[in-house]
Amino acid sequence: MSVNWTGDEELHHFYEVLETIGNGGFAKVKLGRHRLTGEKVAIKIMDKKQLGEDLPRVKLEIEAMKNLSHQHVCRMYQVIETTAKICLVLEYCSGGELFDYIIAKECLTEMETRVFFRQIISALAYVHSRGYAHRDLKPENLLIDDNHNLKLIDFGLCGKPKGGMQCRLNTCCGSPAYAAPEVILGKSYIGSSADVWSLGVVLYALLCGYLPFDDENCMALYKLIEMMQVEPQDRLTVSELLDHPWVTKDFNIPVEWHSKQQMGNIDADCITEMSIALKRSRETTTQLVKETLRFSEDDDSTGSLELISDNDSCTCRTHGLKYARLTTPTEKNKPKTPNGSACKAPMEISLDLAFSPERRSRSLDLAGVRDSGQKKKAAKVFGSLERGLDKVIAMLTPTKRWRPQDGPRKIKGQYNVTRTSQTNPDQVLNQLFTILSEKEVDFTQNGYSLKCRCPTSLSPVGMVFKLEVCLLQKTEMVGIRRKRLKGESWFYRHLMGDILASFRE
Ligand SMILES: Nc1ncnc2c1ncn2[C@@H]1O[C@H](COP(=O)(O)OP(=O)(O)OP(=O)(O)O)[C@@H](O)[C@H]1O
Repeated sequence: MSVNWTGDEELHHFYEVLETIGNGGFAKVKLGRHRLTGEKVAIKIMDKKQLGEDLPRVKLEIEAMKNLSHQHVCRMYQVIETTAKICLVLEYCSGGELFDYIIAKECLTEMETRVFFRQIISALAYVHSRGYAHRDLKPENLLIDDNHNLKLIDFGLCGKPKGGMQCRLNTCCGSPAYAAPEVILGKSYIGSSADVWSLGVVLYALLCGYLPFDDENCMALYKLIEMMQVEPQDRLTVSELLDHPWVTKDFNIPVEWHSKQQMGNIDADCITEMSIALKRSRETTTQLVKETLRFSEDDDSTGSLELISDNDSCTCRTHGLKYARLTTPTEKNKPKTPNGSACKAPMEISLDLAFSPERRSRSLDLAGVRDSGQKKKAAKVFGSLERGLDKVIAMLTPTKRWRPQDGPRKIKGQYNVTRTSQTNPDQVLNQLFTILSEKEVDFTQNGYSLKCRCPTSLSPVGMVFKLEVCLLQKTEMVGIRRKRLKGESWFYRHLMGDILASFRE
């Protein structure tokens, strides 16, 4: 017997939706917990209305992610469509963005860079082997997981040339600082070569801690990076990179780029948990999963696959989704026993979007701002109104300099935490108030946590970040934890440098 849930019910039935962990130009990303297994997931939530003309970008992202399964590519577990929203349930990467990691460490050692770089080229070689060019490779789109491994995210701008990777692409897209010259010049280009250029910029940022083109002295190093040759045909290819002497130094073996996660691989832990939830033997459950996989491989349409059970029956239903990524998120160490109501093992949920051919072929702006002019204008007006309102609220709120009743959180010193030489959290909080006011950064306070917004005069695209005063475990010294929620990464880097400079030990 199947259950006809709405997307909202579906989402909340399977997942506990927790705090926001990231914001992109198109999405809000929330931490989620799979109710059955306890596994943490990232839920990328996009508002259909707000997406407007960018809806095809989401379709592209879903299509790509369902065709990719690799140890260094973020996995997509499920797609849930609600009336107003599209939610992608993704593998959770707890370590944050590689970008924040670089700026926290200022730059990485050659050896650490090599370890990360090998993972990036492994992911990229795999993505190219599946016929996709990523086209938005940058440290903000590389996340760090629990095991300190990188995962590539954000396939919304990827391209899949119809005739294969040697065919040229025309869409001018990506992030200007990382885009290859031929892309910037609006020429047709080979997607994999354009990715190699971006790879060069990423390598540069890893080693130096800042972007090329910022400083004249950097040009010498930049010229030495063989990936950043202006002429695409002079550039190294990803396959040449895999066994390049710099890449293999100290490893003595070329990068292994083949996927260690087979497409449609049936996870044993997953079968165990599903068979408990479905009240079926492992054999029956495996059989059901295999049947559904076979079905979905034959089918080319989008749709979904579900295994549904109530207490009396168990049905295997598919909406024809080709991507049978049969991995219900599993908690590796300690699976939770499902409660009585959690009898439906989630797989893919149907996504039936109508995309007009005109929309499909529309190119995205290179300018990095993907909004239409009208939208930008509206955002500006709303931005200034909102800021004005924030200021009034700030002035009228006497709690601003209150001593919060609950003490600060105790946390481990992580790369996104600046250690101070102080032991009094209230003093640090007050010092932060002063600095933020001096810099005209608006903020709202919640205990020891400040949600900050930059004036549009400083950061036209809007910069939102969190600062939290906390106590560092063991030492009891005060730390300031930072998190970028929205806005341009390199601007954020400079701003954090300014705000936190006076606190550093
Ligand atoms: N799987 C994940 N695990 C943890 N955090 C994530 C995950 N996916 C995304 N995030 C966080 O959310 C942010 C926004 O996600 P993402 O880049 O996918 O959104 P977007 O709207 O497509 O962004 P953009 O404007 O760059 O295109 C990321 O930069 C990251 O900080």
